[in-house]
Amino acid sequence: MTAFKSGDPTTLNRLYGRQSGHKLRAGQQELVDTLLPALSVPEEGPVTAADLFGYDRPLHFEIGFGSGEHMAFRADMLPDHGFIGCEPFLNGVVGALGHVRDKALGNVRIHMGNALEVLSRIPDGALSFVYLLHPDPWPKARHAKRRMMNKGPVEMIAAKLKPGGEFRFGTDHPVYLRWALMVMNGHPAFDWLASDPKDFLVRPGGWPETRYEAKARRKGHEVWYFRYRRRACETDES
Ligand SMILES: C[S@@+](CC[C@H](N)C(=O)[O-])C[C@H]1O[C@@H](n2cnc3c(N)ncnc32)[C@H](O)[C@@H]1O
Repeated sequence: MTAFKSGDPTTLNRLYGRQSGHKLRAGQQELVDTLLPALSVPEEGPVTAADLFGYDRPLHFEIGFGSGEHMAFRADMLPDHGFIGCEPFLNGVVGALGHVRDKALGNVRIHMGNALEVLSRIPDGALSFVYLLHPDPWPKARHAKRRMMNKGPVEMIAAKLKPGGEFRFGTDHPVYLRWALMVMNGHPAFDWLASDPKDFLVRPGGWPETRYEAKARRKGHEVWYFRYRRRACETDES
């Protein structure tokens, strides 16, 4: 199934690509029927750490978690933090639910759908980390407006991160790499945490390989890793 909503680069209402794949097995369907409702982000209203997890705590947000291996790894590593993961692809959500069950994670909440819908309901300055790992590349120029890394989403990510918070982005796609550099270089809200090439050629610690990244490596692709720190003040050039 393909969902398409038209839009320009500032549009936040973007959801492209498939939302379901192969038919679920009985055990997978049971995860969707029982665990997903228990972990789902409420459909309406502000989204806060206190509401989701019972008390305030550092909040992490992953856009398009695929099968959820990165989110599960981070959530397992940081049990006192809260993780919100968004992914419209049902079979990916099932993968994440499996990780949550297997690792007995109590600090993960899931939205099966457009990440930007939930992100917009998080109070400004509330997030410690935002992850965008291997977003769909949409390499054709005429599809550039579909890329997640565009003015609208990036401005929203900047608004939702707290000063000193981190935006992590990874890609193996040369077109997306150039595009991302264009969007992010000189962005007034972010400092690129890189001092030499190995900073973006070598996967940083605490950043596990995602399924998509493993596939890219098998194909012999280079992978690039980016860490951006949210500035205290957008106009602060220092
Ligand atoms: C290439 S996959 C990468 C998945 C995963 N991050 C990884 O590295 O393995 C991109 C993912 O982004 C998801 N996606 C696309 N648009 C999205 C949106 N608006 N909100 C949340 N996820 C989205 C897709 O469903 C897909 O699973």
